[in-house]
Order: sequence, then C-alpha cells, then structure tokens
Amino acid sequence: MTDPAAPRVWAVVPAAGVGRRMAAPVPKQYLPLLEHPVMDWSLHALLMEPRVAGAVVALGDDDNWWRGREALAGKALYRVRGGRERADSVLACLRFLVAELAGHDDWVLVHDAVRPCLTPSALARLLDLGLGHADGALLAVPVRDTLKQGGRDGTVRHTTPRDALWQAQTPQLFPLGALLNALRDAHDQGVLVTDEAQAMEHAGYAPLLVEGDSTNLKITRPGDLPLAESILRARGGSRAPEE
Ligand SMILES: Nc1ccn([C@@H]2O[C@H](COP(=O)(O)OP(=O)(O)OP(=O)(O)O)[C@@H](O)[C@H]2O)c(=O)n1
Ligand SMILES: C[C@](O)(CO)[C@H](O)COP(=O)(O)O
Repeated sequence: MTDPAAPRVWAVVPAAGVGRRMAAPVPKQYLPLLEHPVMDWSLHALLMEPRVAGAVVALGDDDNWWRGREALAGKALYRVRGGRERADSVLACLRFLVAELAGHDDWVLVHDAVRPCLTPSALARLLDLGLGHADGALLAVPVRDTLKQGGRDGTVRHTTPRDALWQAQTPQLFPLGALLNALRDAHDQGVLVTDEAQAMEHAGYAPLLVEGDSTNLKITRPGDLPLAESILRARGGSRAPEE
C-alpha cells in the first residue's frame, strides 16, 4: 500500500536513440533479451515499483515497439517524440507531463531504456533516500578501477585520483518542476548535459549519490547484451516483463 502523503512519481524513459556504438540492425532498446525487448525489462523494473504512477517514453519516429501499447505491468504508458540528444528526449517527456498529466509537486524518475538489469531493491533504496532530498538523487557506483587520462598519442598522461569518483547510473530522481527548469536552462545556455544530475548541478543543486550496484549496466556496445543476459539468468530469469 503506498503512502497517500507521498509525492506522485512518474517514470521518464528516454528510448529514442539510434544505438551507433551497438552497431546493430535496429536500435539497441529493441534488441531481444531473454525473448523480450531490452526496453521492456527496463520499463517493467520501474513500473513494478508501487510508488511509480506510470511512464512517459520518448521514442524515435521510426519506432515499431509502441504498436498502440497503453499499459505495461498494469501501469499507464504515454509516448512522446524524442529529440536530437538524450536531454532533448527527456525534456519532451517532462513538457508532456506538465502539460497533460502531472501535478506541481510530482517527482520524476528518469531511467535509460537500455538499463534492463535495474533491481527492485536498488530502485526502492533510491526512492527511500531520494524522495526526501529536495535536490534529487541518483544511483551511482564508486569507481573501482584505476583511471588514466589518455593523450592524443595513445599514451598515459596521468592517473586520475579515484577516491571520490562515482559512475553515475539511472534512475535519477528529481522534483518535476526543478528538473524541467534546469534542463530548459541548460539547453538555452548551450550546455550539453549527459545526465539529469548535471543539469541540476548546473542550476546549483547537490543531488544525493545513492549507491547502486554494477549489474545495473547500460547496454552500449555489443558485449553488453550477453552480459545483461547472464545477469538476468543468474537472477533466475528475473521476472519476465508482462505485456
Ligand atoms: N536523442 C536521444 C539519444 C538517446 N536516447 C536514449 O538515452 C538512453 C541512453 O543513451 P545511449 O546509451 O547513448 O543510447 P544511444 O544514443 O542510442 O547510443 P549511441 O550514443 O551509441 O548512438 C537510451 O535509452 C537512448 O535510447 C534518447 O532517448 N534520445
Ligand atoms: C545517463 C547516463 O546513463 C548516466 O551514466 C549516461 O550519461 C548516458 O550516456 P549516453 O552517452 O547518453 O549513453
């Protein structure tokens, strides 16, 4: 039973990329993963969380995943046209929410369509810790490898101290109004942000880092798909996404 006093949370899923680095015949969010499209797993992980009200998905013009879908895991799905950059796709989702669905005090949970291995426990931890933090919060993992700065000639320039470095993941959780303003200002100022937290930082906020786990990988290059499959199989095939 969800807490009636808790803010409403909408999932925002950017899924309009073309997947250049994957070099697959179709954008990677549509590739099969244990007999379901990658993005079904990502959406299912979000929508199974009781505190998530529904999802707005940014899709490309040549999408054929949607096929009139209106729900997944019993929650409402809405679609918008994605933009040139990931940030533009997220902004399109936020504008739709403000115009059509959301209330002023609602929050958004932005999650890459190509992160299919998000666990319910990591998502719950982010919501438990982040919903009370007005600057928002994001899942991240501490950097584990030694980091090298490379030079143009392919040699090491220097080793970067890693003790305070984190690898940002998604979901990233923010108050809807604050994130909309931050992304819109970053766009208007020509600041290309690669995640939502960067836009919020640019606006002067300090999002909370919530430790996730390294299995929440982003499907980016060909080797990532079999890795995601082994992660899901190790969880017992996880809970396959419902229609
Ligand atoms: N204009 C864009 C670019 C990306 N994305 C989405 O943002 C997420 C993370 O982006 P990334 O991994 O970079 O996906 P692509 O942009 O498709 O990959 P590439 O950079 O290799 O082309 C993906 O779910 C992707 O579909 C989006 O909605 N709109
Ligand atoms: C949002 C993100 O997944 C956080 O690590 C990442 O910045 C997306 O980068 P991409 O190049 O758009 O995949």
